[in-house]
Amino acid sequence: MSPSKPLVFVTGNANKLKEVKEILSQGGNPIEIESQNLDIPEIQGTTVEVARAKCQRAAELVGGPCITEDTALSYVALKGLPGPYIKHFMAEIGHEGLNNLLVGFPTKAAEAVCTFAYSAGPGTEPIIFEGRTEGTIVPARGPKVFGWDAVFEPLGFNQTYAEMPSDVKHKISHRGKALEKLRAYLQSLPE
Ligand SMILES: O=P(O)(O)OP(=O)(O)OP(=O)(O)OC[C@H]1O[C@@H](n2cnc3c(O)ncnc32)[C@H](O)[C@@H]1O
Ligand SMILES: [Mg+2]
Repeated sequence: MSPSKPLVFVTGNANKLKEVKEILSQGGNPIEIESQNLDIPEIQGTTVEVARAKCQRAAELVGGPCITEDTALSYVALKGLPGPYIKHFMAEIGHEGLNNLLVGFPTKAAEAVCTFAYSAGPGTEPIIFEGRTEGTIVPARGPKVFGWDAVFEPLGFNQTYAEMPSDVKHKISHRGKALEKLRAYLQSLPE
């Protein structure tokens, strides 16, 4: 991929965009991102099905190569739900509701799943890059700035995503792991 041409990231989420720019600008080979805020309908299905359909539509609208990203929060006790539907759960029931869903269940374990999709252009099959981070759903701690960050405590840490400095979150996050794979792929493309 030519370093002179920024990669188009189609998203309506300013916090995602900020993190993606931070992560991809780090390291030896920074990748420049240009964003387009397009409202793309999301289908129902697995995280990969949702990501693939969204990226295909985004590439048609952009008329060229682009990336999209879908984030899911999957509860072990609920066999993977809310999963890709977390945005609607978050909007309707908030941080407290995300905890209350698990009342009566012995495990509060959850997995944050980030699915990036890259399309080389309209009509091409998107390529998927996935990152997963295991954690626990806890009563909200830290600033309530980004989605469900305040209720997700990654495994092996005593801070929630919201309490961590952003560089620590990026090193272990679902998004950081998925972007590591996307970065390696982009760097393998011929210029
Ligand atoms: O336009 P797109 O990119 O789809 O942006 P979106 O906000 O609709 O995002 P999703 O469909 O992927 O829904 C994911 C939900 O999870 C939230 N979210 C995503 N990444 C997160 C993170 O790292 N920490 C906390 N919340 C996150 C986000 O705010 C949404 O409510
Ligand atoms: Mg969305």
